[in-house]
Amino acid sequence: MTVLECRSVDAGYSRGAPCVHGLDLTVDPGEILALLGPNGAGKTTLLTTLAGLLPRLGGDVTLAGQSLKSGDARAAVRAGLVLVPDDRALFRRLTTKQHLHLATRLRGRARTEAVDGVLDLFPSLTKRLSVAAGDLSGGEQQMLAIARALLQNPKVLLIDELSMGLAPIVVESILPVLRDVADAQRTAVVLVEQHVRLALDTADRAVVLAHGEVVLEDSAASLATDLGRVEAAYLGTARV
Ligand SMILES: Nc1ncnc2c1ncn2[C@@H]1O[C@H](COP(=O)(O)OP(=O)(O)OP(=O)(O)O)[C@@H](O)[C@H]1O
Repeated sequence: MTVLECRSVDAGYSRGAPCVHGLDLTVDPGEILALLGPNGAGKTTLLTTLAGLLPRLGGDVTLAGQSLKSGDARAAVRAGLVLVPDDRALFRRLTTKQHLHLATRLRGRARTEAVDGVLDLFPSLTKRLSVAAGDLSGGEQQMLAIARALLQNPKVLLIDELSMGLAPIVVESILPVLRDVADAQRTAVVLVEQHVRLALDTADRAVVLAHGEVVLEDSAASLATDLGRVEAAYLGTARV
């Protein structure tokens, strides 16, 4: 069963020159897909387009069988597709608690329970509830961005550059949480990550994008035992 399906998706900033071309991609519930590729490959452009923040230049996207309208970010979130962008998009002056409360439409006891649920995933945030997001560490900010996204009950969570600005040890503490969420809640995760080894250790499957096209796709376990294939895909010498 597939939760996210992209068919012949073109994405980019001008209709005449898409930087992602004819992309086909599927993701299953509970699956973590690592979206890898060199700088400029089109990973951010693709995630931003799927999230409806950029109009799609072509192709179809369905989420749990429902067609997603191009360029409609609210509809994407309502349908269950939530993006954690690479800049994390936090409000510097709002506290951790304010971010979490604003992320859910629930009120009263239901809200407290939902917030407690995500704090169980990231217990270190519990001590930082009254701290402004701008004063959190980079790792705490990333945890907050993910916690906020999870409060929107995504069917598909898109995470761009999880490790941006973070020490590998911090990334290593966040990745198992994503694995748990995928396994326990059947949330699908599309993970853009520069640390190929860390991504492959967590993901079920990986896709390498280069020049806006899929140049390699395989199980993460198989690619982890042959990193030369991933390297060749980055260098543009691989065949799918
Ligand atoms: N706002 C923009 N306007 C025009 N072109 C852009 C814009 N943002 C990115 N691009 C171009 O789109 C192409 C794909 O960039 P994108 O950021 O999606 O790649 P990426 O795989 O996410 O790379 P990185 O890992 O460096 O972020 C690149 O050629 C880039 O220069």
